[in-house]
Amino acid sequence: MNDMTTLPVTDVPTLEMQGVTFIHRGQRLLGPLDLQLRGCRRTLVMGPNGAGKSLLMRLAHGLLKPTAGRIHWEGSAPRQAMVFQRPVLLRRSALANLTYALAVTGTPLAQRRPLAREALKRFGLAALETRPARVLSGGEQQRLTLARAWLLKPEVLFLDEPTSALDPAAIKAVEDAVQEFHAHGTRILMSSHDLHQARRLADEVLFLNRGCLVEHSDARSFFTAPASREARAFIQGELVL
Ligand SMILES: Nc1ncnc2c1ncn2[C@@H]1O[C@H](COP(=O)(O)OP(=O)(O)OP(=O)(O)O)[C@@H](O)[C@H]1O
Repeated sequence: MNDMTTLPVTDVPTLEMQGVTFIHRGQRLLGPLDLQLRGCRRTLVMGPNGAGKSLLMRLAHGLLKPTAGRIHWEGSAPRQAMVFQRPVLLRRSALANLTYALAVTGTPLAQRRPLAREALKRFGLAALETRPARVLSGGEQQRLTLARAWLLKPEVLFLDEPTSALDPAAIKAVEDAVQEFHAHGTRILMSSHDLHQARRLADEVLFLNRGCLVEHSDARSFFTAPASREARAFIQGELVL
């Protein structure tokens, strides 16, 4: 991938959560949770099904409001983008999905196509620009959502299990893209079930179980000496119930 000088390397604001709780119909699904995420790191959110990984990401990104507690970015809220497990794309061409995103962010008309084409090229989609986005393969669609996120120049990128429906080659393309974002100064917060993926990508790990934050550790210590029984079991491939 070629270099893109328009993405600035920034000091990403710290995200702070205090007593964050999410209750639905009387059932506590997450929290209370205290957390500080500092610096331009790659944080992997791990834990079994239903642990609250997606909830945590959606709360942090502002898609959901906590029932109680406070979510706060130090300084001003950063530019953010989110990539979901199932790509959310418009019923139009790959190129038009990107030019539309640029229009929404107020990019002048004359710049939209060149920028969109550059992003398609960066993510290996140049040959597919006229193809309807919704007929692209799962891996191609996910790369298109990453290309769209790239155009937003996010300071923070949320990825909610972005590779769980993909084959190994497509997973590699997404992981390469994550590294590319990070190399350009974007903070990464990504959920995953995949321990191998977390070992490849993570600087630090948040481990959730049953809506509680059980561990927040550097990746090295999480994988070599997990502090909690639940994380030990998860790493050893046991069923965490
Ligand atoms: N917006 C919502 N409103 C109500 N309940 C929700 C909402 N989002 C998630 N839940 C519930 O909260 C619990 C945690 O869900 P979440 O999707 O965060 O888990 P997860 O750790 O991401 O699981 P998975 O690995 O299966 O994706 C689940 O019981 C889910 O049904």
